[in-house]
Amino acid sequence: MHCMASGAANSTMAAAAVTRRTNAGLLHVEGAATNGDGGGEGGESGRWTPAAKRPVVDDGGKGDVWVAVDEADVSGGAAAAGCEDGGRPPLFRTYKVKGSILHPYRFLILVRLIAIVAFFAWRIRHKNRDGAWLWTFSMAGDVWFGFSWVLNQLPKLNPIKRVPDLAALADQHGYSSGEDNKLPGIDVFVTTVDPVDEPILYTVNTILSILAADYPVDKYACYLSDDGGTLVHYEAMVEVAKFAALWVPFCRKHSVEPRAPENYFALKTQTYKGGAPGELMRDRRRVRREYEEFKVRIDSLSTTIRQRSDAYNSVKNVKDADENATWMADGAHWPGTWFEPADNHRKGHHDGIVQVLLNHPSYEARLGSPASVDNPLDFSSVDVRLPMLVYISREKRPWYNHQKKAGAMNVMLRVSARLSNAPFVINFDCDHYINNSQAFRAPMCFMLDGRGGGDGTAFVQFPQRFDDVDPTDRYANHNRVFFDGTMLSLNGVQGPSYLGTGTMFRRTALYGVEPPQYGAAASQIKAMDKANKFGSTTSSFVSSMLDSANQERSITPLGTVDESVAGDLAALTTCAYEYGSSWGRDVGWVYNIATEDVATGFRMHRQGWRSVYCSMEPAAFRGTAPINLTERLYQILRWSGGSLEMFFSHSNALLASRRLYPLQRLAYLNMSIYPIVTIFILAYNLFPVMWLISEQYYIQQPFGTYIIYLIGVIAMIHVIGMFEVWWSGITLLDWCRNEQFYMIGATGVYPTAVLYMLLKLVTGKGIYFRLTSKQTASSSSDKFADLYTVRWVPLLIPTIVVIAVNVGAVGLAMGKAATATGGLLSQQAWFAVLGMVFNVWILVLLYPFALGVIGQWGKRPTVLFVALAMVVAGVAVMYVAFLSPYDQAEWSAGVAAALGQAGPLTKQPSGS
Ligand SMILES: O=c1ccn([C@@H]2O[C@H](COP(=O)(O)OP(=O)(O)O[C@H]3O[C@H](CO)[C@@H](O)[C@H](O)[C@H]3O)[C@@H](O)[C@H]2O)c(=O)[nH]1
Ligand SMILES: [Mn+2]
Repeated sequence: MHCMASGAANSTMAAAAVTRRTNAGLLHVEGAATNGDGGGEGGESGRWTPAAKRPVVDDGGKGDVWVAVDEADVSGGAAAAGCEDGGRPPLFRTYKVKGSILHPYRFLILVRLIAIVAFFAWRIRHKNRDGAWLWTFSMAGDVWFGFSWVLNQLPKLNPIKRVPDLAALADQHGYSSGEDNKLPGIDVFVTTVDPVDEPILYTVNTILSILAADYPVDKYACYLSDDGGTLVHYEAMVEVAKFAALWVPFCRKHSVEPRAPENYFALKTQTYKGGAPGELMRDRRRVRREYEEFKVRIDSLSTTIRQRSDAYNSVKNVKDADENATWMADGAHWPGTWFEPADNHRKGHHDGIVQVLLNHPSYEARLGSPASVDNPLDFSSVDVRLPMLVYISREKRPWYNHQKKAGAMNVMLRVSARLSNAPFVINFDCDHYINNSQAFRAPMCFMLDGRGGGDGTAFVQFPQRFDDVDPTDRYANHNRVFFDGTMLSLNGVQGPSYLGTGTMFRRTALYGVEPPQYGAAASQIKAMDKANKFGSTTSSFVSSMLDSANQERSITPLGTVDESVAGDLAALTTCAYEYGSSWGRDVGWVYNIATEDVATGFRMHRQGWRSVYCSMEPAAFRGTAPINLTERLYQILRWSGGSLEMFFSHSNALLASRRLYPLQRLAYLNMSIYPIVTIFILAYNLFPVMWLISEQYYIQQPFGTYIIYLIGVIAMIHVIGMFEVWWSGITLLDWCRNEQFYMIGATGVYPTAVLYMLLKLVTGKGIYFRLTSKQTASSSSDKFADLYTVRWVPLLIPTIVVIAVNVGAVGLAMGKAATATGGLLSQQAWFAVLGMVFNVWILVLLYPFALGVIGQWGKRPTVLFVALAMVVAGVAVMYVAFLSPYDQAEWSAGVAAALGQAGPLTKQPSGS
């Protein structure tokens, strides 16, 4: 029991080891101050309400936490008070945490550092004579906890917030489309795999939100990569292109927000902008009707295609080998996968496809037509052009390792280079739609900022925000501690890590080029090409790379897709293209790792690039998150497994050159080894079992002093945590959820990840990670049905065992306290109660997990408490009946009896 006490305590020390996405989160504070909708929590925050007149960008300056940094300091004193380039105002403002919060925060970190050193020194001076192995193990554990705390804490010393200034961008780079618009081009990438696992409605919404974004329509192009190669996706895009002709002008005419139709029509409150609200209501009603019809067409695509194919197949020569072909609307065989898999037309085995669905628009604005009988919407003053839209499905062959998302991204990078070749690239997952139409402009403020260094920025990362998370965010899906705490801290070092979605890149950085201070991009590209790093390059591809180094560049208008273009595209999407090249290592997204995102961002930081964290209000993007316990655990299994893989790869932070900032290196090291701590956490959590075997184990003596030290270092970690809650602006609930989910991960997922990693090291076989399944939106009446669904997998077992052990331990502690010689005030009773406090603490942390595994019962958790009380009482009674007083023979008999009925028990150590 005593041992248990320290176990819990120490794991709490580690619990603050805030690591990649093991954390939770809430609503954005900064924004709350500026646009009247700060209210709601979780899912609803950052949505549009009538109060938000114009997309408001997070104004970090307001509030009582962040203070503006003198811009002259930021630019190394070179610029006169924030102006350079002939008085051009800067495109973003920088804020730091004000001194009255920052200084005590840093001071506490220092004090705790001293405290843990003193603690270790004391432990070494008071080495246990009996149970030395336990002492050694726990010492190793504590040293590891301390070390990971340092890795986690030091990069947080200097949180920085940077706020884009969209007005300044508009002044300098032309706002209105048409005349003198100097905004650069952007290629937008979206990835999807399967129209069922990733409901196609999400993808459709995402694409529509991109097409309707507030960015010069001739300056960006949208690419969808479909790794499933299904005709359903392709035809959905055909439908999208048609519906966009209505949706996009409608969005422009009334400046609606957000521009993803599903989310727009789901809004309860409406924004009244522009002219007559009456006209908006009329138009809206019409568009909504069209949208409902559009959705019906999308939903029935799979049936439509099947029926069409059946019809064709029955007419055509049935003896033909292609008797089960899937047919396109124009009467041709679909080159991708077929409903009835056939050679060269099944999953993982089909040709590459590139289809331009909407070509690059003209440079001249084109106004729509006035209202008429067939078209009741008046678009006569609205530009009705649509941006370019391209469907891609790369070639797939069974003998080739496709590298999942990373492979898909690299193909998109090449295809887009040939078709539009924008100097900037922004990517998101199919379930992340644009929630703020300014989302493409904001990152430009960082990329184009004139103060030396804008061009040293490789990527701009937006936080991930999620819809449809249960209101109490049971499994810490919002991850605010990570997004608003850890990422803002890194923003003050070299920049946030790349998080896979909602990220704008400088194209040359993706090609593996080093930042400008280490040589001109053009000469680097030439040298890399000579070294054959880009693969079997066509010369046009290399020249496109040279072009894309110009950050002022727009996009290449694509004429017709003639034979030479088609030939290039075919070559760029093949598996063979990358053979013998550096794709997946020095070029493009990084391969052979479950978390390609962190590794890819790491390569850039390692080369000396910087990155910027950009949060907007309302949130730039919103996505979906897994609210089912099993799905969520699988997701963090992939993240934690990927982290470990990173450590055992060429992306190990210790191997990076000196261009990686020291604190950034610590942060990456932390990000890649955090799951290891689980070995100690799990051991501590399971220690009570040991008291069955022997009674003499002590972690540390004298026990009283030990407890005081522990309480001290644990309390400090929480006080420091409160400072972080303060400056990051998250809520206490976010913070608590984060602590809880950390413990849940540490008891089941991280040990599994460590095992996987060991297996990989031994067998050389990579880790298989599955796609995170998306909630099936709108299908069920209960929005949060997934929360109450239990999917049993072995991954759940370790945590269940930990819960059982700790519940048993609480019962025992009660039994002990009740039977203590000398009554309730004796030291024996006191220790028992102390131990119990920590067991209870573990149980509180694991509570969301317990709710998860009881499924539907979780809606009325009283059941859980009744069951808990009964088990605890049962164990306590059994202790009193069999184990006390301490007669050894009786004790053994008691253990035998208890083991038969109630699981693990502990025995009061003698002589305490
Ligand atoms: O073979 C594949 C597998 C996945 N994807 C796409 O990759 C994206 C992310 O996959 P998902 O399973 O949804 O992963 P999440 O756990 O939701 O993703 C988070 O974590 C990933 C890294 O582990 C990042 O790549 C993601 O951007 C980030 O949102 C989705 O758009 C998929 O369509 C592909 O294109 N091809
Ligand atoms: Mn996802």
